[in-house]
Amino acid sequence: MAPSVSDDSRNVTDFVVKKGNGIKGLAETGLQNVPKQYIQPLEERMDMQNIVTHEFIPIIDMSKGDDLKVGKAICDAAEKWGFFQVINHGVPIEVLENVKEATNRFFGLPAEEKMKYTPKNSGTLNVRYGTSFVPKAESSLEWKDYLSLFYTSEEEASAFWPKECNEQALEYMKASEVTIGRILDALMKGLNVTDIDAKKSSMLMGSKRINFNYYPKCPNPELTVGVGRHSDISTITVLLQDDIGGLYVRGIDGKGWIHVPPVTDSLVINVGDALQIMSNGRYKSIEHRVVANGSKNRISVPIFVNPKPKDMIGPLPEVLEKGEKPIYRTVLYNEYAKHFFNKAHDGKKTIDFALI
Ligand SMILES: O=C(O)CCC(=O)C(=O)O
Ligand SMILES: [Fe+2]
Repeated sequence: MAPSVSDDSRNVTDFVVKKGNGIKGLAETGLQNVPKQYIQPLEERMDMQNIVTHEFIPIIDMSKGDDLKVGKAICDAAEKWGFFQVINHGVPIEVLENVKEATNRFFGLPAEEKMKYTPKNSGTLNVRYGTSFVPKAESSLEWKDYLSLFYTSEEEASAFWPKECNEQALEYMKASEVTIGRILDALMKGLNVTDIDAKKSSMLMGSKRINFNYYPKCPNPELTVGVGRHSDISTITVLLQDDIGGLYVRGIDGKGWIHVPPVTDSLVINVGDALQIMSNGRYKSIEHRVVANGSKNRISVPIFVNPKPKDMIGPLPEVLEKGEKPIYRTVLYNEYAKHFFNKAHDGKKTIDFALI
């Protein structure tokens, strides 16, 4: 029988965060109302009046037309929307299905098993099972559990990543390499960068993190959030979502929110802050959020393609060569990442850290 948890702040935090049951464990107790620490202030709740239904982020068929045509569609989407979906992207559908199955397998484990993957217990900071975003820094929690895996080597992944999902995660990361390379190549060509040398390659895709997100069904979805407003700090993010929906991105000029509808066998691609900085603001790292769902559990699996932690990132020389003024300073990527992970989600504010 599911344990009962009274709506006492300490009890809830203890059960969800400390005992590792996650919000999934809490949702499965059959509670009728979200506990008070999950109630977001009014301004952070999704206002249905604010949803834009006449605009759509582009869907790009990566098999249609030559590289030039696909590349142009990618650059246009990255400039205008910062978000797009790709179909016929080359990642085998079976690999995507396996990752989704592995996600459900991992979150289906008992709390004691999942607890082995908290940073304290896992023996490495590169493996992190957790809930919400940064519970210690948040005044309201997010209705989400996650497993976050920072890739350093196959050996480390085999030794430390949970066996319920390590092979599928590695397979997905490997199978998406060509697609990621094509997208980044196109985006660089759009900035007049034709030679991606070792330094640039490291800045663009020197490290990767894969997250498994689990958003349990929620009794009061309108009061809480799955993920609060934020932009990613990646160069690009490749996101696999299931067929539930709930991801919303900021519309053009910051107006309203546009749904990213699940499209069978697609991947969602978005520009992150690191690429916005390198492109001196040409490619947009757009604010996005996930709503909670009142009737279904949802999963998503983003791969964050990042610079290496020790890379210095700033506007690329090719972007500035015609006299364009840099808007961003050059920052150590690790400092930028620390800044992001030490606070609650706060929309587009993270990038101010790099503003000149
Ligand atoms: O679950 C999603 O659709 C998006 C999750 C997200 O924005 C993130 O993990 O950064
Ligand atoms: Fe995100």
